[in-house]
Amino acid sequence: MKFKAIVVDIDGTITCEKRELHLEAVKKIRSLKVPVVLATGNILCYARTTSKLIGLDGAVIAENGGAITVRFDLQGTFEESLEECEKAYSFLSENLKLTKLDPFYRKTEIALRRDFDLKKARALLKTQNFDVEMVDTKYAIHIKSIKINKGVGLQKLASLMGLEAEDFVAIGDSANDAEMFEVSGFGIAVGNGDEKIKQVANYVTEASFGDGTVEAIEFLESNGWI
Ligand SMILES: O=C(O)COP(=O)(O)O
Ligand SMILES: [Mg+2]
Repeated sequence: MKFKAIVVDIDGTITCEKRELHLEAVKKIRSLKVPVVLATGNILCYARTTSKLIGLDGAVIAENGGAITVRFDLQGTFEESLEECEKAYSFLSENLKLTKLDPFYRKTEIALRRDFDLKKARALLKTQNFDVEMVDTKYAIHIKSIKINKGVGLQKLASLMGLEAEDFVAIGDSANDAEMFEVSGFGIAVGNGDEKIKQVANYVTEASFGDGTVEAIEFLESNGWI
């Protein structure tokens, strides 16, 4: 097997337990010859800044696939999906106290503080016909279109880069990385990953957080896969 690029999640994957950037993981990523794409549930400017500070070229998937850019000097593209998320949010807010995260910057989905009953929210959503779902990343709970995810984002971005999604190895830690694992050529979950991502992973590292990403890249290198 030989892969042409890597797509890596940010929170829980290239961070430490308290969410600071994991410097050894950054060093490892910086040493790679293949292109590295960052994929996050977070907002576009956060993803682009992280890419810049790591020393990458700005190819990012943000808002769980709702926003992508291929290079720093090119405009981002945004999906038209916020309206349906807002309708679902208003409906849920009748019964639950919800707090939005970064609403000013978030263009395609809604992220919420993880301080409400997700089971209840999902049960309430089921009674309606909104085209949305809720995903828990362990950092936030997102209300997002069922048509958008990091996997769809990767397919779009890969084609802008002249690649296929299968050319990528994906590294991640939680449920919002699952579709990206499914469309990529090989998925690696870091040790702190949740049940869902470990289930769909081809390989799970022993180490957690950024140390897990260093281990993942060393595993790929030792096999000659990148
Ligand atoms: O924004 C979140 O909820 C988590 O972000 P991540 O996809 O980088 O882990
Ligand atoms: Mg994550």
